[in-house]
Amino acid sequence: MASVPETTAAAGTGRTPLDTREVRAGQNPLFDAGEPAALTSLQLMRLLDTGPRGLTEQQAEERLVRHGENVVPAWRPVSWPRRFLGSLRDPFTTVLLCLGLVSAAVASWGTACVIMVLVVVSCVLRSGGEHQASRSMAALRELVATTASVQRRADDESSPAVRELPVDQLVVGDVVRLGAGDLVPADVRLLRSSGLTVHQAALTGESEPVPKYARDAPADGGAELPEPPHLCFQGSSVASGSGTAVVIATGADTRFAAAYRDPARRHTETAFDRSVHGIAWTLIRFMLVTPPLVLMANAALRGRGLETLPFAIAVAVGLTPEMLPVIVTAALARGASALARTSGVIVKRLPALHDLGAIDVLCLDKTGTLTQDRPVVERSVDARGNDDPDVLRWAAVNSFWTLELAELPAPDTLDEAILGAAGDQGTDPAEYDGIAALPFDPSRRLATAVVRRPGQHGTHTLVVKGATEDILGRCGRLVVDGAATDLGDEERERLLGFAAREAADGLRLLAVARAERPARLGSYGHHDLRGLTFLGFVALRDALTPSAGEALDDLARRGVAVKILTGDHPGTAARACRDLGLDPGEVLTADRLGTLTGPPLAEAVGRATVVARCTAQDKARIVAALRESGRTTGYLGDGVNDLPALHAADVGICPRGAVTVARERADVVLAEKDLTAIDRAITAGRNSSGNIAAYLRITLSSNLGNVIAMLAAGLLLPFLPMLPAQVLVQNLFFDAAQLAFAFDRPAHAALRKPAVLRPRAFLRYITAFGLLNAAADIATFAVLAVALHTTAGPGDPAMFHAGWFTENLLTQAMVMLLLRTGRHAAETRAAGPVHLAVAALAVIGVLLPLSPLGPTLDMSPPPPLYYALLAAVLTLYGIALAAARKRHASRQN
Ligand SMILES: Nc1ncnc2c1ncn2[C@@H]1O[C@H](COP(=O)(O)OP(=O)(O)OP(=O)(O)O)[C@@H](O)[C@H]1O
Ligand SMILES: [Mg+2]
Repeated sequence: MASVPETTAAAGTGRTPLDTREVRAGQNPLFDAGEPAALTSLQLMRLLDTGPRGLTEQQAEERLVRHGENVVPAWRPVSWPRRFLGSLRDPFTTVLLCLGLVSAAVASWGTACVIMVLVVVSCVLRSGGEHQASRSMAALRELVATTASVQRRADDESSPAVRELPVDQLVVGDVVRLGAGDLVPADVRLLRSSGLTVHQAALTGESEPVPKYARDAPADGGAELPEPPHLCFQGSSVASGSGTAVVIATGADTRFAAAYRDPARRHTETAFDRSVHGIAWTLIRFMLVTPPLVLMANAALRGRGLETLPFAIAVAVGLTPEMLPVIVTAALARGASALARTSGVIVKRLPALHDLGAIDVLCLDKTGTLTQDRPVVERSVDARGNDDPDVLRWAAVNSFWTLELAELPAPDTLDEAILGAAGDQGTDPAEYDGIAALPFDPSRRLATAVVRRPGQHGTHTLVVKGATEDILGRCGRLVVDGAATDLGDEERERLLGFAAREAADGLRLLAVARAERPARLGSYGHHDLRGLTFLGFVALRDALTPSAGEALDDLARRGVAVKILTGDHPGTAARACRDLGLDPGEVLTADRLGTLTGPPLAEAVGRATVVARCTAQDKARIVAALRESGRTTGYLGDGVNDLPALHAADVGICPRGAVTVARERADVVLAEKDLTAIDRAITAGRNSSGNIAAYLRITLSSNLGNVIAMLAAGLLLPFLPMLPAQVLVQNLFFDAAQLAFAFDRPAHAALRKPAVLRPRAFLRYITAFGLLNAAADIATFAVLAVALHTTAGPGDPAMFHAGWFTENLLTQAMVMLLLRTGRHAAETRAAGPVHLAVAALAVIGVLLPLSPLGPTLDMSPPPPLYYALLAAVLTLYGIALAAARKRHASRQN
């Protein structure tokens, strides 16, 4: 079947992935000492011969040599011989092998040999192609490889330094820093953390992020919890906050490796599987019923016995598109490398290129896609809408300390803009003492800093900034003209209205609030954020990306619907769309969609262009619903809050600058967050899929026609219409010629719409053209009878076979030329690979029976009259083909 290197079976072992005991087999000292979760961090670090300052470079190097790289075994590259053996497991090959064995069993050695040649040739071509493709894919993936922030020392005396290291270089005992958007690079135990939450969907299937925090081995038996809160596992990702942790297991020892033998793909079924595999399986069923059908028909109508078996088998082989895997791999690999070369777009898994071509709805986030992600503070205002530098000052205190107190600060353009503007107005947030921080949490849409004002030792000031609705929901009072008063419902409505107006003007708005609390030693949590006092707004403007408007137009022209799924205010998003010429229509907010899922959700979203105030889970829910409703869905995003959606989409796309996990999880990585590049990637996908589809249509309709004609002729003639070896040889030539489709450039028409193969429409197509082909064959059959009767006397099988061999290859050449997707005369003129293949096929078809090779294949030259009549049949066939294709094309549009 058509599978390409990076497709793998759905993972899943049925066991709970977090069963600790599964990982004990490795050579990790920890697992002989007991549960890592049950030790105190000091005991643990002593056991791992490391310390809070990290390993020295030399220690790390020794460990790397001893324990190997931190690579999940299933992700190691596959060697060429293993690939060859793997390709033998392909269902088409299996069917061919079975047919070969049956032929050998009935001592039909010629047939058996030709089938074996077919199997070997297709497996060599395929595994060679896949090997090459996967090497170039690996090279491309290398360009976007994942790194981890590791703390190491040059030697025992030096102080530790944090540096970025490829994830595969990590060893047990390394001290790593984790920040929002990072991939947890190995199994780790937390030493410190701040507001850390982790997505473990890849491990537990649970979609909400779980809080993780450092703590010492619990006397309360916490180690036995299914999910010890102080352990984070490879395969999960940081949703918010940051932390410092020590690596306790790498590579094959991690829970991820133990739980999933084959974790590369997580989807049950991609668009690629749905179209190409679906069609392949239909064909295999066809092939399996063909031999018994031929045998039965011959036995019933002609009284022939088992001697027709080799012929029946040859007919079934003739139906097999054995070059399908080769063509699929070659077409996709060529497309992917061209895309990387010309547009800097990296397709990390080959089938994703096909899926790109099939995308009919593309979901985007707003920042950096429609806008430039270079916000500038426009103004800061109080609750009355009057300019107030104090609000900006508090926002800056919040930005400064949330970044300063993070273990690994996540860069954030809004915070940078606020700090820049506050610096310009002379604010120095470092005047305050930072006590604690709750970093920005995309699902709560707020960030909190707890500070102590100079001279106020008994008081902690909580400074909170975030989305207007979320902040107002936590405020009980507001400051007006320097004095705090109660915040009533009316005032709340007024502030929401003000925010909506500012948003409609295209501004991004952050609300700022504050609360004073008696100083305390304990930690702060979100439950402390109540009864705040509202201070005002900071309004920022993020300029639009100039090329976005044109790219949106192009996408619309290509039949791709665009949906903006954003965490921002509906007004800001709608304004951005409008300014770029995209009609936002009805603007939804995620809370209005409530708990809808599946078809009702897909329908609601189908009518809208913008869904605002989405959390990460909302984005994923919407993408999943669109997919379930049968739409091939792409998702472009770069933030932590885009991860679940990237995961849920058929094709996850992110820019190279995206957070680490996004880059790791995405199927396609763009050089920049640029809609124009997506447009080019989609075109490349449609190019490749168009070639695969053309191959399938042409091969299958032609093969089906042959089978029908052969069945009919077999029943009418006193001898077999073609010898098994002849069927196989002509099949071999046809297959070889078809390889040209991997290198073809499809017609413009094929690029106008999402490239999906709908199995039903497809089968209708091949039946119609197959019948037409059979009609031509049968006409030839009549013509042969006339020609042979007038010259050589009826019933000379060798001449008949030669005549039909020629006709078959010539009609196949014509089909190749005429059935490439709906191209116009102007497009056909340039000679391409398909033209060369067609010419070669025609020459072989005419000359082979006349050449010295003819007699070896039991063929003798037919009389000249035959060729004259054949020319007439082929002309009629060509006219009929062209007319049928035109009708088909007009019905398609
Ligand atoms: N650093 C921050 N501190 C406080 N609040 C923030 C911060 N960044 C964003 N917000 C708030 O959270 C809301 C959602 O922003 P976020 O960046 O998560 O949305 P998003 O889905 O990534 O948006 P986009 O589609 O524009 O990428 C913003 O409208 C803003 O109110
Ligand atoms: Mg974002």
